[in-house]
Amino acid sequence: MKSSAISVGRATSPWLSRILDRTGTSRRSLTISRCVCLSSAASTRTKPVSPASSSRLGSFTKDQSATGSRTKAIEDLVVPVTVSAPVSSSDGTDISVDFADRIDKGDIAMVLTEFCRRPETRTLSQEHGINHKLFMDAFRSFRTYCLSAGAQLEPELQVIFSDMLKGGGQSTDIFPYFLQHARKVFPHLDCLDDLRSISDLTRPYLWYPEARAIQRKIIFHAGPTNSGKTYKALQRYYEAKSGIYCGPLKLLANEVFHKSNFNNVPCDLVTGEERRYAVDNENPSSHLSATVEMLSTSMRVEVAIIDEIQMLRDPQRGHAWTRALLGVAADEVHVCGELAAIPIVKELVEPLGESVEVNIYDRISPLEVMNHGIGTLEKIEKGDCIVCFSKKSIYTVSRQLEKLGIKAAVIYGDLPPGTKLAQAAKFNNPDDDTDVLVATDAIGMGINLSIKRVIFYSLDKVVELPTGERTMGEVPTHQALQIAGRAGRFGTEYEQGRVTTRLQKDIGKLKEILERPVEAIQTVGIAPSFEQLEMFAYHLPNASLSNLLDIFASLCSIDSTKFFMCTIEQTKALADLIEHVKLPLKVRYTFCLAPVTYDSPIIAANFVKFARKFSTGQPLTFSWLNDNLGWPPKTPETLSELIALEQTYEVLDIYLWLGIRFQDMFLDMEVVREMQRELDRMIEVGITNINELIRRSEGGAFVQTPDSDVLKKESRSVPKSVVDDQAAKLAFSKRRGKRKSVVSEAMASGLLSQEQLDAIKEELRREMLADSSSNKDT
Ligand SMILES: Nc1ncnc2c1ncn2[C@@H]1O[C@H](COP(=O)(O)OP(=O)(O)OP(=O)(O)O)[C@@H](O)[C@H]1O
Ligand SMILES: [Mg+2]
Repeated sequence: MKSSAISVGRATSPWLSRILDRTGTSRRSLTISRCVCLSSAASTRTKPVSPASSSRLGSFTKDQSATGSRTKAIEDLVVPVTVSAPVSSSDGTDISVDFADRIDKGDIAMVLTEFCRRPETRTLSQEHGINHKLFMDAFRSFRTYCLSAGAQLEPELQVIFSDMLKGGGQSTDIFPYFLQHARKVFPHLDCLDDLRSISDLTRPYLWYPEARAIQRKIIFHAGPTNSGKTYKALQRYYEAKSGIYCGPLKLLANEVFHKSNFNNVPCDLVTGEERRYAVDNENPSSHLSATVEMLSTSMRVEVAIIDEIQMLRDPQRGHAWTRALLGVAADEVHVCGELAAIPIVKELVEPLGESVEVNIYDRISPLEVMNHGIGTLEKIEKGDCIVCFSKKSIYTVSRQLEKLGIKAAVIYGDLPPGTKLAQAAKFNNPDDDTDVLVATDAIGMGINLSIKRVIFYSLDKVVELPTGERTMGEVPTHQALQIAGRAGRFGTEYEQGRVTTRLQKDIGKLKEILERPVEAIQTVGIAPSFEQLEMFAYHLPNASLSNLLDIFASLCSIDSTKFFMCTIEQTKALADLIEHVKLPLKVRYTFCLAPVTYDSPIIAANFVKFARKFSTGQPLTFSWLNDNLGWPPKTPETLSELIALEQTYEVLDIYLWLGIRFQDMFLDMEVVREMQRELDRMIEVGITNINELIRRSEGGAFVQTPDSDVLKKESRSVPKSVVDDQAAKLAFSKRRGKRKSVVSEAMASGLLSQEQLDAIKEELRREMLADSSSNKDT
């Protein structure tokens, strides 16, 4: 192996030293050979976990405080239930009428004001979990109830009021009735202990009985990108009698599916939207390639691979890797990923009595960080990949290259897989005149690319915080390494990679970022199961799903030395969108887990329509979709039309995703797949002619999109949304605070045209009219 000016991710880098120090592994053992096996049994240093270290989510976990995540206290989350006064019985036998007739409402109000003022009342309330805020809400409700109940007020309470007005009794006599009422207004008061016990996430190991019945062997393949980690794990997968591959992206799951079948190891495929079989569904294969969220922890296999294990740290999707690591029922679990994940993986499996064998790999081919930025696009060479962090930059670069007579392939996260692969194939083909690639960080994982040099167009990107806020920041080191590592991939035309920046002024910063130690992962994601939420809903029947999620996050206890609660922003946003659609909880929750880009008005509007249609009990058919989507589409001639096609593709993805889960309701899966293929072809034509489309759109605003889209489709980490629908508007206005109207933002940025907006308004108006008339009918 040739040496490089600066090695990225080499086993001797300072950040590796820190990790090794943490795991107690000697560096010497690493320099002896490329692949060293370390047993965790002797070397793992784990943090003691005492009961005191389990904390309520109300306080920050380490990772969350770093990213600004907040969790509200339960009293800020619970919504008071309206308790109506009893309706008067009409048979005239009410024995309390006499009392009621004699008590004046003004007198009752006076007694209640005294009750409210007494310090004993507040002390008693505190003792029963009713703090100041809850007390005021409950008291207001109790007062209204007492004053409006009249003759229907409980006779005992009437007697107490009457006695007090005569100078007898004590105001604390009212307390039991107030407490009873407060518990109706705030049902959680009655079951707080139950709720706390349901939301105890401190021992996730216990959730996977199948895995616990096996003494698993964990093998960690660790190293930088392009070091052969996945390759090595796949060798064991092919040899095994049965296996499961869990990957971060559909494209990677597809690649393993094809490779495995190519290697004569029959393998099936399961992703959120697709199931494919080596034979057929009556004859499942013993090997399965899946996206990590689709892992069934009851599936027993000999070998499991959990790829890109460092995704444990992901604020949105991390819980899927945690679940896979703790729950996969395999004799051998091969985890592949960054060295930064070694200590936490050891700590997570240590309580299970499972040890970790660590195999550390070096990059197969060298990667050099250059000393100069390229300065101008005129210095672009064949095999270059310019990495941008926004679609807007992609368009700019693509146009500039065109002016220089350079033909470029284009890849970004919103493109369908067929278009991505077709663009990659053009770029990879030495005989094609497409010499350069312009891409977002969507290329960070999953696509085989023959890149000689990665050029960072800029080093700043929009980072989304778990709170949903967006901020500009430097690309984090681990992401920069992942992107840079795409240059010089083993087995491609260019086995020696180089990495640089567009601007000379950025090169020093790039070196600094790449050399910066990658912090060992401290905490990993965790999330509630549906069963836990269902039990919450049983206790809090009046709470909306979004509210249940908030209360869960507020009450749950986790071991914050190892875990953080994954962000629930996306699920909550979708729950708000469909809050007023009548659906059973399980259906509602499943809908809200769908990968929906809810900041696109078109996509959000279609999502709401899917839910509405579902709630009528009528299946969602091709002809219904056809009416909604205006099928057939036409080849895009402008950027807006291209974007509209990408959005339609995503709407169909949502259909397929839901269709896999509700087979009786989404009847035209195969037709929809064909629709997607058609769209994929048209989008590909659009991308091939992207400069023409940009030229036609010039004068109009470029499209602004979230800048980091490597995992956008799968991650559900996309921000806010709106449709011009009452429920959606309300939900959205709650979430956006002071930001400008999303409709005007979407229109200003070109995501939504006036015609599309008018069409959405009209369609939803018609649907709401139809809904209200059908409600009247029933
Ligand atoms: N021993 C080997 N023999 C042949 N090809 C190999 C070998 N090791 C790796 N490769 C090939 O090199 C390329 C990079 O390997 P692989 O994908 O396993 O790297 P990785 O460390 O998992 O990278 P990443 O972090 O990007 O996932 C792949 O195309 C793989 O097939
Ligand atoms: Mg890999």
